[in-house]
Amino acid sequence: MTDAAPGGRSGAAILVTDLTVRLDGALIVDGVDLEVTGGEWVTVIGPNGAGKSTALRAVAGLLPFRGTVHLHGRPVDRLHRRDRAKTVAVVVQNPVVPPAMTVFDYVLLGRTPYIPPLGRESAADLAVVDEELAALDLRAFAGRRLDTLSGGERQRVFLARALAQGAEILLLDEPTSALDIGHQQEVLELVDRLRAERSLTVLATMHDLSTAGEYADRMVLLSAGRVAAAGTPTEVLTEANLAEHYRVKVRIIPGDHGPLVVAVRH
Ligand SMILES: Nc1ncnc2c1ncn2[C@@H]1O[C@H](COP(=O)(O)OP(=O)(O)OP(=O)(O)O)[C@@H](O)[C@H]1O
Repeated sequence: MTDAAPGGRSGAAILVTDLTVRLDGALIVDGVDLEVTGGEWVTVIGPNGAGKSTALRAVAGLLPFRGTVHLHGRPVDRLHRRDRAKTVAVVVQNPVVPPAMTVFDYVLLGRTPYIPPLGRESAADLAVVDEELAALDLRAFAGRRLDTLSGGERQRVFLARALAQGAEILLLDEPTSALDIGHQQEVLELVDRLRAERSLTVLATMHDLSTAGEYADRMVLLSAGRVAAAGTPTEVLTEANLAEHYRVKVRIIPGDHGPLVVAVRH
């Protein structure tokens, strides 16, 4: 008998149906359908204001929405806060951080869902933090204040905190926006390696189209809150799609790991 819930472990890690989000009465995400298989990397692209961050926050259960979002078969809006945090970890754009907090203590925040109310972190929690710091080459920074780190170091710390949650689904909102080209590649390679090692499912938003296409298995082009195109990077990153939704003339050059997008003057 097969009675698996929608998007159960045998199926999608993320299953989104008719996702609709209004913010202060404005329709921001308008009937989005999306399915991400376990272990897959899907990147949402789209022009400024298309609704990418809003959609991602709704998938994370951080915003009220209409429609359904199932994470490993469970409706995100019915998950208890702790269970949700064990299921999905989010790295938002420019998170507000206590500047004087140390890297170690910040990454330890990722263990919050495992620490009993009024309880203290266990030796196992501390060990997880140490492991994540090692995995992201951050051990030397453990005692450093967050406000003394460079943009690239901070981004690795945000990732370490998310990974310390032990969630199989990772949502990344513009994970490389503050980084130079070398650190962009470093962070994305790291995510890709961890995805393979830990069978993580990645749903990201990104602006750099060529880089997005290099790492994503599939892409979704969001425009005015709706899915305008979805498929492999080669299917989505076309001159016609980008002209229509970004109002830009581009040239698409075949690359080793996907199409390379170059904007050209009119
Ligand atoms: N509280 C709000 N009330 C009304 N509109 C809002 C509210 N918050 C955000 N918006 C609008 O929602 C739209 C989508 O914002 P969102 O941040 O999701 O877009 P995005 O695709 O991630 O954009 P960007 O690429 O610029 O980061 C924007 O036009 C924004 O101004």
